[in-house]
Amino acid sequence: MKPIQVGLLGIGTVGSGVFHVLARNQQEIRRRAGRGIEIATVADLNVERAREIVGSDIQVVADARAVIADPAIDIVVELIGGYGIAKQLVLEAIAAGKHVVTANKALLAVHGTEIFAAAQAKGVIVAFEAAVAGGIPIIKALREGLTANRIQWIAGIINGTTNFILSEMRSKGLDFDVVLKEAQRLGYAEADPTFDIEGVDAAHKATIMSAIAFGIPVQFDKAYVEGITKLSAQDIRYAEQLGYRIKLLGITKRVDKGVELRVHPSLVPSKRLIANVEGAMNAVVVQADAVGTTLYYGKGAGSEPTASAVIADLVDITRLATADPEHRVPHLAFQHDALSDLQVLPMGEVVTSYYLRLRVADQAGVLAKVTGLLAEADISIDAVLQREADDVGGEGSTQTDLIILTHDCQEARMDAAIAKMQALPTVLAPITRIRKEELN
Ligand SMILES: NC(=O)C1=CN([C@@H]2O[C@H](COP(=O)(O)OP(=O)(O)OC[C@H]3O[C@@H](n4cnc5c(N)ncnc54)[C@H](O)[C@@H]3O)[C@@H](O)[C@H]2O)C=CC1
Ligand SMILES: N[C@@H](CC=O)C(=O)O
Ligand code: NA
Repeated sequence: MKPIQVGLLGIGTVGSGVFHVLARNQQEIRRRAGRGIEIATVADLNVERAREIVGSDIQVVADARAVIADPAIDIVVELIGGYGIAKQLVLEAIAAGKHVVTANKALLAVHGTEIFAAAQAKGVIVAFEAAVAGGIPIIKALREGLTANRIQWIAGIINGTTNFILSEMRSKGLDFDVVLKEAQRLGYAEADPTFDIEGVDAAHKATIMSAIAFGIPVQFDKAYVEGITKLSAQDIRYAEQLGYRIKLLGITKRVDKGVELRVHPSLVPSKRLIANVEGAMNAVVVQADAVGTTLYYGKGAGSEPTASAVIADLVDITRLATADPEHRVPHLAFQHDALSDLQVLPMGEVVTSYYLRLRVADQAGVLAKVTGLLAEADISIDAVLQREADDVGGEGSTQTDLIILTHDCQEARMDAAIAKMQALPTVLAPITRIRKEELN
């Protein structure tokens, strides 16, 4: 049978990985897919660089629309990124009856509902394994492997750049900016790295996982998003002394009133496997009723690891392209007419435990006042650590750090208690609050 014809839009970090891995493993891939998979045309604005990568046997063009318009192309692979031209191209490819593979989590988290509806109407597949945790087959696991289960929660390290930064800051004492530059050099960071460090990229991925886990539409606008830019090396050290590591987690959880969807730095007990995921590696923990806890670990970014997921989608589509569209795996795991309207809860309603660091005057009664305010708010304390006082100069001007770990309480109650503690004259600097997840 004639090889399935692929049009590749964008041949940067991921696109070049797709080209190289497809070329290297072409026999093995053909044996698995039952048919050859051939890149027929590449579109990239940088035609010269694209030609250097693919050589003279493959057609290279600057205009991605020419690829979509080519009737010989069966599958369009979008590896440009962003919500602008990429959205138009994906919708145009669907309208032209092409199957689409994309690694673009930003696009799917924000415009997924429109894109999946268009694909459903046209009877084509939009595959996106590379969009969440790169090379880890987490979409496949959630959508197919765990399909018997009622999923309770998912917590993941799903941004390699921030995990790399936190790991290097903790283990080598390096500065944030130095490590970020290195992550960019290694091809982990997004074109705009603020998406990584402000938690937006992780929130895109958590949004997609949330939809697949709970059968709800993709709702990035409802996600709570907090990045790592305000974390200090000091908090990383204190957390360690208390038996925790700080990780940027993407969390989505089914609770009585709806679904939690949040990304923020979290203290995680050091003994958990996920706390020991270092460098640019990703890991996702899934808690489900029948299977229990499962953990998925691997490279979530980089050229060939991400290409591995893109090509897995190409193989899936090659196998499924001829199947009756009604019997394909649904885009979001649940049948498109069976999505539920479970609400994503506002952050104030989320229940979790907390790490608090207060810079306080070293005076009698300070600890009692702070703990008194927490008791008044019905927030129970799990542990307290008080550092030896620092003399910051001037008479009576010793200060100290007071670190408090709490048990679970509602975020809105914690916000109110923090506001009261902050107003105490003996609390000398903005209070640091980091959420804590036991993940058991
Ligand atoms: N780099 C990584 O490790 C991962 C990236 N992704 C996603 O994969 C996608 C691609 O990322 P990268 O390969 O890292 O980006 P990149 O910036 O390395 O490559 C993008 C390519 O698209 C080309 N391009 C830009 N506008 C174009 C247009 N209008 N027409 C044709 N070509 C155009 C650029 O010249 C460039 O070669 C993004 O959605 C990204 O979020 C997903 C997982 C991991
Ligand atoms: N910028 C992302 C790339 C993969 O999605 C990351 O750092 O994980
Ligand atoms: Na993946």
